[in-house]
This record gives sequence, C-alpha cells and structure tokens, in this order.
Amino acid sequence: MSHAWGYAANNGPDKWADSFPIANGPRQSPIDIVPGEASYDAELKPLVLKYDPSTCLEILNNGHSFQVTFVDDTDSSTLKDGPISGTYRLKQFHFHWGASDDKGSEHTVAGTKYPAELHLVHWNTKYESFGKAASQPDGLAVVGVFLKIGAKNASLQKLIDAFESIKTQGRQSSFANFNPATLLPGCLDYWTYDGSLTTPPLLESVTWIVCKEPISVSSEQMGKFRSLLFSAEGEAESCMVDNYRPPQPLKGRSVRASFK
Ligand SMILES: O=C(NCc1ccccc1)Nc1ccc2c(c1)[B-](O)(O)OC2
Ligand SMILES: [Zn+2]
Repeated sequence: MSHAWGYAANNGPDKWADSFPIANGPRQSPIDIVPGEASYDAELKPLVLKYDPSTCLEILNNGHSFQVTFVDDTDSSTLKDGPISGTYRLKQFHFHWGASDDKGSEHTVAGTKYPAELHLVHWNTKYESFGKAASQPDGLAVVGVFLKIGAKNASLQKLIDAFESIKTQGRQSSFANFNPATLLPGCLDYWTYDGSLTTPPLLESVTWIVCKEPISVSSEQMGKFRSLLFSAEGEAESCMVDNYRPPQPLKGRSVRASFK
C-alpha cells in the first residue's frame, strides 16, 4: 500500500501494518474500555483545560476527517494535571464517526460503540514542536469525548455551518474565535491509559484521557458529518464515513479511572 492510507477495504485499518508495522505494537489505540476492569487511582488529578478562543485558526478537510487547528506558539490553550505532568499545548481537534448512528467511535465502552468521538490533541511543551513530541512516549495527550444521539448541539452546529467550505479533501477555510471548551461534557471524570495515534503513523506517543460522560449530537447533525467527502474536487465522490479504527489488543496495559 502506498502511503495513501484510508478506511477502504484496500487501504484501511487491516492493511495499515503493511506500511506501518507499529500497527501491531504493544501500545496501540483505540481500545475497548471495560469499566469493571479499570482501577480507580486516587492520585489522578482533575483535568485542567485552559482554552483561548483567539488561538483558533482554521477548519480543514484533510481527507481523513475534518480538523480545527490552533496557533500553538504560546501557552494560551493548554492541558495540565490529570494523569500528565507539565504543560501540553492544544494543536488541533477532529472527529471520527460512522455511516450510521450505531457505530463511529474509536474507543468503545464494554463493547458499546458511540456514533462519533472527538479528539482534542495536545503536545508536551518539554519538546520543541508537535512533530518532535509525536515521536516521544510522553509527547502527546489526547482528550477523547464520545458523542451520543440526543439534543442538537449548538457548539457542534458552529462547526457544521462551516462544512460547505471544506466539503472535499484539501479544502480549508479560516475559522476564528471558537472555544473548544464548549465541546467538553459537564463532568470531566475520565479513564486514562498509554496508547498511540489511531491513524498512521500510529506513533506510540499518546497519553489517552477518555471522558466517561458523552456530549450530545442530533441525528440530523450526524447526517451533516456524513455529507463531507474523503474525495477531492473532481474525483468520484466518496462520503466521509466510518473513519474509525476498531479497538486494538490491550497487551497487558492497565486502564485507570479518575472516579469511583
Ligand atoms: O497528527 C497526526 N498526523 C500528522 C503528524 C505530523 C507529525 C508527526 C506525526 C504525525 N495524526 C494524529 C494526531 C493526533 C491524533 C490522531 C492522529 B488520532 O489518533 O486520530 O487522534 C489523536
Ligand atoms: Zn483521532
């Protein structure tokens, strides 16, 4: 497989190991989180998330998902505490979702799939850049938030309203003053474990922080996610759906809970 990885039968998750052998590594993500097997750790601190909407830069279709990117040359938008030490800067957030409401999340909870999952990506400022941090075992910290079908989500609607300008692969548009904190659930209880990027290069550099409480999304809003395209303008249209990697073997890792 050339490095044109994707989610189709010929270039999807079952084929990634051909070009990225780490796909079969010891700390791959996502995983199935089994709450009864997670161990409560009283030493885990509450998450401290400080986001500055003025660091929001653009929204783009990268051919795998849509992503909102942030200016990360200062400590304006950061994640601290929780299971991590030091300061991690927000770089981007993106989503994974399904072709229907019964699938789409990457992490699962006792086998339950949610229709979508948000990833807020942060990098450890002890390294000089995201790229450098991405190759270090403590380089990245990603906050995962499940989306559950329910009430229309006004914050997600702001993202959806920008979709017509990023319908096809490679398109981007300016996107300002969005506060990612509006995408967080009210309760920040979380599970945490050591894992990886869930897309190539699948680097094993992520401290995963998965929130127990989902946020809401309406079924109509999920329909708008599915109107984005994997394909570029002028190519045969391919709907951007099922852009999730299934759970990977735990390989002896422990999952800790910040709550009883
Ligand atoms: O940043 C990514 N690629 C570009 C890259 C540039 C430089 C070095 C390595 C990688 N990928 C990526 C980053 C973070 C997450 C994911 C994928 B995710 O697992 O989907 O959710 C969390
Ligand atoms: Zn992701």
